[in-house]
Amino acid sequence: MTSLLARTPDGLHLDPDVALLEALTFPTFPVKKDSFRRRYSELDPLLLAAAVASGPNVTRNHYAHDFHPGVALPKAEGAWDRSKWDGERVNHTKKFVYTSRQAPRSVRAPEGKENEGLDSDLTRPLESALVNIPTGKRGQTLTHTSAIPSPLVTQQSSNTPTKVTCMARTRVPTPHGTVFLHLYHNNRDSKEHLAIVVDPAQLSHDVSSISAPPIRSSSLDAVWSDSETESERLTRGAYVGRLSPTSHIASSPGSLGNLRTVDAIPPPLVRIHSECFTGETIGSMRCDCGEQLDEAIRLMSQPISIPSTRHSESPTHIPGRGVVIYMRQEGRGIGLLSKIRAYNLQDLGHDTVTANLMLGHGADERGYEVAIAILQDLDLGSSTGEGVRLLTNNPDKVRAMEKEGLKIAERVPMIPRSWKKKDEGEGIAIDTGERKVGATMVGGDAVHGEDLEKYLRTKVLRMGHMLQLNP
Ligand SMILES: Nc1nc2c(ncn2[C@@H]2O[C@H](COP(=O)(O)OP(=O)(O)OP(=O)(O)O)[C@@H](O)[C@H]2O)c(=O)[nH]1
Repeated sequence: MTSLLARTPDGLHLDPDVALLEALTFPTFPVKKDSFRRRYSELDPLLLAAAVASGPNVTRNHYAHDFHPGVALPKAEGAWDRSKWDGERVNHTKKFVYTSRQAPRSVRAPEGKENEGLDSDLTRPLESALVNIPTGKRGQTLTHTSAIPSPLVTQQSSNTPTKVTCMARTRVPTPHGTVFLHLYHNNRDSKEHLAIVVDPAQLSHDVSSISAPPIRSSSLDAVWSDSETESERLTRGAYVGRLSPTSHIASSPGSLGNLRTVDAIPPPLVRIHSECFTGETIGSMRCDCGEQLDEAIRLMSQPISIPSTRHSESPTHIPGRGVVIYMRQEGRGIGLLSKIRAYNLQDLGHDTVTANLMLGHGADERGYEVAIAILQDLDLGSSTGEGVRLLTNNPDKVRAMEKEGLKIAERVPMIPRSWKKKDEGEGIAIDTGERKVGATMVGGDAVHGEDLEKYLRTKVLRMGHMLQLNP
């Protein structure tokens, strides 16, 4: 690159950035002089330079395009190896052939069908990694490369299988300990649903120390294409252990799958949680959503006690494990705008159910097929597996999940903290509106207030939530 920089057209000493740009777009670079008409050429040198510098996945629009065969397959016949170019031995007859692996836009995004099936160019490169299989089974048929694991699909009543792909995963420290945040795309809607995986045992590099089946995403651990580099895999979170400047081991399909694990570990706790901006972000005391999210992560992070088989020995403890599937279904699926209006109707004296109905919505408009597909991707809740312990009070949720094929080993209730504290005889401020800093949000404490009490009672009395009403 130094020699390229030295070849600036007028010999001036340029700022490194400008010099680099000039070098990369210099007319003699690296083919016959003036063979490119700069920005108006079919093959724009600046674009080519960006592609060379950044790899094939330059931007959303360039994703899956390629300058064949120079970029993605540097060792392919006819590939242009820039590192060996000396400026003299350039084969001027060699042409860069531009190829695209994307389908035409008309195929990728049929007009007006945005929410009927996300088939955008964002997920297009992964389509080849997805194979349709019936609920709960993991197929072996591969469409692209044998290195790609089976897809995660759940069968819909509409016969259209729901497909999900974990696009990225990262470690997030929380007041309850480390979690792994997984971001998913799916073919049902254009929302970015999340899985918050509590499984701190995976931070260990010593695989033998892992005693429970690790909660891993199959679509994340899959190799997405033959040309995917280790650095790309690490960047999207497909690694094992803990990522650091000195430690980076890319995962491979099933790399942690066949561990011998301790028997008698209870099935993982799972919560299907719906987004609530008001409760989770600004600490609204109209609902218990923030508190429930916090409580779910807290419960999952508690060490698990495994009773000893011998009477004389004390129980062993292993790190907690579980998953919150965080669905972007604000306001029980009616959206934030309608929920805000519903709050005003509630202030006018209606309860949360009636307010929804008055706005022309159902009491609850959520669906759970994407959540189930995400659980399948994490290898949880299949009919042949151990099942999950589902954290909920909502009988509709339990029914809907079972209908979608989730195996529920146990329902674990979520008792509002203020009710629990009362039961336990702990004093809390009642009806004063006072609360501790951060209450209702992750890491917060119990909260109590008139609005919340009304909301909780409506859940029990009108939505049938399985909770003992507080007198
Ligand atoms: N429409 C409407 N939605 C609300 C209101 N209060 C909270 N929500 C939404 O209700 C949803 C909370 O649902 P979940 O946390 O899944 O809980 P749930 O269905 O009540 O059942 P559990 O699993 O027992 O907690 C979130 O999407 C909130 O935004 C309200 O007054 N009106």
